[in-house]
Amino acid sequence: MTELPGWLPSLLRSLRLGYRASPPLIVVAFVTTVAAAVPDALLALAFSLLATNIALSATLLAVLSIGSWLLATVSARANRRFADRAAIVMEEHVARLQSTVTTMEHHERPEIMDRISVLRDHADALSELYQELFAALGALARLAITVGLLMAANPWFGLLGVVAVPAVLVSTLRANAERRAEEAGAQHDRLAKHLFELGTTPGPAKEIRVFGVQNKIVTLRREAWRKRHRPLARARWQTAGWQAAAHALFGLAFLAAIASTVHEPPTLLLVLAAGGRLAQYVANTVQQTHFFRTIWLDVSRRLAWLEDYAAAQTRNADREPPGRLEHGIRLEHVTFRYPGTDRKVLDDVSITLDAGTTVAVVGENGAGKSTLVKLLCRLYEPTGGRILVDGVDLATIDPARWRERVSGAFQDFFPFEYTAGESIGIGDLPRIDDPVALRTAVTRAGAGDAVPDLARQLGVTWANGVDLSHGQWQKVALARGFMRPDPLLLVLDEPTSALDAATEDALFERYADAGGHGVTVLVSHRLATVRMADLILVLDGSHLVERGSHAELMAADGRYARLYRIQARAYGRTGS
Ligand SMILES: Nc1ncnc2c1ncn2[C@@H]1O[C@H](COP(=O)(O)OP(=O)(O)OP(=O)(O)O)[C@@H](O)[C@H]1O
Repeated sequence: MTELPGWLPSLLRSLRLGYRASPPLIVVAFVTTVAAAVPDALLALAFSLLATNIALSATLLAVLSIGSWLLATVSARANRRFADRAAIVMEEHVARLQSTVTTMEHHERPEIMDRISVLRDHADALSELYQELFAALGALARLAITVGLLMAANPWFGLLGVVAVPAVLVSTLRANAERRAEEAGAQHDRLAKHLFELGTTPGPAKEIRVFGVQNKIVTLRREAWRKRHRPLARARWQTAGWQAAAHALFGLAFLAAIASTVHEPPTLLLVLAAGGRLAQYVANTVQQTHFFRTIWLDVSRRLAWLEDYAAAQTRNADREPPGRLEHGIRLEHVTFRYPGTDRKVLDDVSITLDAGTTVAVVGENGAGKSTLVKLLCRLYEPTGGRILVDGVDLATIDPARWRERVSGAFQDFFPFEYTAGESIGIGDLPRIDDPVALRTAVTRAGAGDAVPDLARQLGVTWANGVDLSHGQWQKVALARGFMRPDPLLLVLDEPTSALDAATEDALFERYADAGGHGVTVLVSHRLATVRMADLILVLDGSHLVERGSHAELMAADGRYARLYRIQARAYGRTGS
């Protein structure tokens, strides 16, 4: 996996993003936050004048206090308003980036998930990045002005600034150590959150109760939290130890400076006021830069990495998909291994799927059927060979445009708990409100009994929501898959596994009669259903072992024919 981009370019990119959210507000927030440091730091000078000119000192103290208060008030409001606007932009940006990553790799590779999970956890607060940066700059400005005042009184007092350096260094170096500890524990963090969801959401509730694993889940979750927090806590304690030592060093130097000025009241006042504030400013600067570096700079680098990662996947992929499939989709020596694994799930598969045909893919569990479907949808790239759409390499076609021309229903469909019409209509967003399109899709999917009323809210957790059976949810998913008119590729990956055999038969007969110009890929374990397909592909242990129509495969009397006869006997059909 690539390294995170450098901190400076990442920060500049984040700043550009924030600037686009609201140019005037970010400028006002920046200027007022840094400017507020000036009158605040100069208060020490006004204070030291007490020894020589009380009237001037009092006037300056009043003017600087009011100026400091005014700027701080404007800065707080500007930062708040800006953060509110930036929050929307940032959250949208992170969500869009994640969903536009064209492949599924980032949902399945642990090291990428860990990198993204830290970013996602802080995405809602990413807008704070700017005010933290401005506050850190303000703290630095206070520190610089105060050191300047002290050196003007006696250049040796500049050493007070030097002995403050270890504290800043500790904060910088320890920030990296804490970040590493956080990333190392990210997978335990994900596991703990997953277990929490497992124990508190309705989906798994039934099995958890039946198998009596509640206590086991609680124990596992506690263990995951412990594994996540122990190294982080250790790193934080070490940071605290180093910081205490660095601050003690500064305290000793400050005491020495006071002792050396006891006989010069104006200088003593300056050292007391400026030096005392220096300690506070060093602590603020350390805290601000530490916080900024541990969280915000790191999040900013992750964001830049995610932007690059998403962009890299669409580089050189800007061709349009064909308006209509003329020839078909050809797989040429397609080989595939899942990211991070060595095993070939598909090995040297070559086949042409003709335009306007239905292709069934059969094979035992784990043979690679769904993987083939995922490659056709471009959820993964083949690790060897290529897929050609009317002769054009799919890898060069804009993935978003390709997906607009793909439709489908999957065995692991998601029950979108919207109204029935919306849950189906998201299959073709431009026509989500088109009653004719919705009704046509419902009819094609045979889902009329599942959704008699398109305005009906689905999901019992919503007001007036109805729950559907698993099979009914699957019909909704199927109707969603039938929303797009004439897709170039329609994938039906065991879309009827929860339906009875008669319903499935009727569905596919109706579907085959409708025709179309694209390719339909159907994955099913029921061979009686797939026999109507124009072409049947038999996968076995990552290889394409048989291909042909039902009649041809039966005549060949190979694996397909054997399986077909076994199923036919079980269902009481006669093989032919
Ligand atoms: N995300 C993944 N990462 C690693 N390996 C995977 C992943 N998804 C699937 N596999 C492996 O790839 C192989 C093929 O899986 P695939 O889902 O394509 O099989 P299938 O033929 O559709 O099986 P089934 O009939 O059970 O749905 C299996 O051995 C599976 O363990």
